[in-house]
Amino acid sequence: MLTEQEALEHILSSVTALPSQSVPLREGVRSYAARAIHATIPLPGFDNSAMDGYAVRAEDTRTTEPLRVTGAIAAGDVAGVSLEPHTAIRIFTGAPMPPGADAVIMQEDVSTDAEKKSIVCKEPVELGENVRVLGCDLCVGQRIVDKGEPLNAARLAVLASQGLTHVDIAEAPRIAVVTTGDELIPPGEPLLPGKLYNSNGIMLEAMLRSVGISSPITFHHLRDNLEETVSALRELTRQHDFIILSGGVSVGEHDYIKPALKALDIPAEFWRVKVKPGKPVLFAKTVSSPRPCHLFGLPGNPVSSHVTFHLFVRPALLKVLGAGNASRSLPRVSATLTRAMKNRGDRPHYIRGVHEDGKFTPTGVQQSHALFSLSRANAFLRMDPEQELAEGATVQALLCD
Ligand SMILES: Nc1nc2c(c(=O)[nH]1)N[C@H]1C(S)=C(S)[C@@H](COP(=O)(O)OP(=O)(O)OC[C@H]3O[C@@H](n4cnc5c(N)ncnc54)[C@H](O)[C@@H]3O)O[C@H]1N2
Ligand code: MOO
Repeated sequence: MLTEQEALEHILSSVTALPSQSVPLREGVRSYAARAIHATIPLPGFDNSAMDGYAVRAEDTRTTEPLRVTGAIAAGDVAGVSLEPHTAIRIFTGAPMPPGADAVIMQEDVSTDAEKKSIVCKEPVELGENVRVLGCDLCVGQRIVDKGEPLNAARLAVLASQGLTHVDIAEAPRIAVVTTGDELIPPGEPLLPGKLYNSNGIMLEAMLRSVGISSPITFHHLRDNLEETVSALRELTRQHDFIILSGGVSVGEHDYIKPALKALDIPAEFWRVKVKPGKPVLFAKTVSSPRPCHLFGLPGNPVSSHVTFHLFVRPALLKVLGAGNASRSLPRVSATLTRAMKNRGDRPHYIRGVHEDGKFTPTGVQQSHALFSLSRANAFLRMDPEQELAEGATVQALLCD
């Protein structure tokens, strides 16, 4: 049986970033830059005022001599007139500094005559005070984003500040979510004895969205039937880059994923990983054209599907989406454990819990069917086999959605 690390390395070596495409900036939200982008316009683009006030020479503000106001410059104006010594020019936030001025005094710090034709400075200003200097934030040629960095709101805004309308990101992968099992009923229909509602479908969709998949996802549900499973997978593998299956990967007579893959001559690259929950997780890859299809068989228990998604599917998709290494692991934070814990099993156990105020507290039932307890968690705690942790121990919590 593979370790988690071996399984992840295998998956990551099997997937490659999809080709890049140019998309409008708004479609770049939650994507990753497909190439490094450098500044062509400095920020600020010109020396300008940070305040509504008066452009002055700082040295002229150290006296109480009135300074004659010789003009006004608003944001969007061109600073036509120069500032002469012992004068002031009315200026507004964002307006270009006039030549000759080296500071701005806020209007609250001056008194004016009745006609606002002269000012007297109540407080002196320093050289450069309230002036935003050309290029002090970003210089021409400076890197704005590196290849693989996330395009967050502020980075997209910097791209817009360069006059760009489009950004290069990876093409969207074609993804199918396939749930399996005769016991499952779609929410909205009457619940029958022995049945339960399909909850993994929406959970997988939501996790895909939170990884940054914004393209349409196709959804399918398969009954526990070999022929149906074979024929569905034959079609789906031709049309998708990724198939995320839930259920049917264990050893029971009603678990048809492995037999169906065998019938289709798609070898499982691995089946079973030393991890709890999620042991029967399966990964396979077709050689079908035009692109290979990657199949993740996630164990049907809701927590097993959730944990194996985070451990294996999420990093694979992030690689395909062009995310750099730094963005692929789950964020890690130090926390104090609020109760003693022991992993009595022989597999690393991902405990679900709440990370809050620097503390980690396991949530409720820790079995792989315990969906509600999962829903109260925002983090995992990975415990090695036989590991014991005392109350108050410092642990690393892995933040998950
Ligand atoms: N004899 C053995 N039995 C099992 C083993 C084993 O090693 N030997 N492994 C167990 C482990 S661990 C897991 S995890 C499960 C995984 O089984 P499957 O992937 O085949 O999943 P199913 O049997 O189809 O379902 C398991 C469980 O989850 C519920 N389920 C399935 N799909 C959904 C869904 N879409 N929404 C909500 N709930 C779902 C299903 O009803 C079952 O209760 O196998 C163990 N057995
Ligand atoms: O791997 Mo199973 O998910 O332990 O229940």
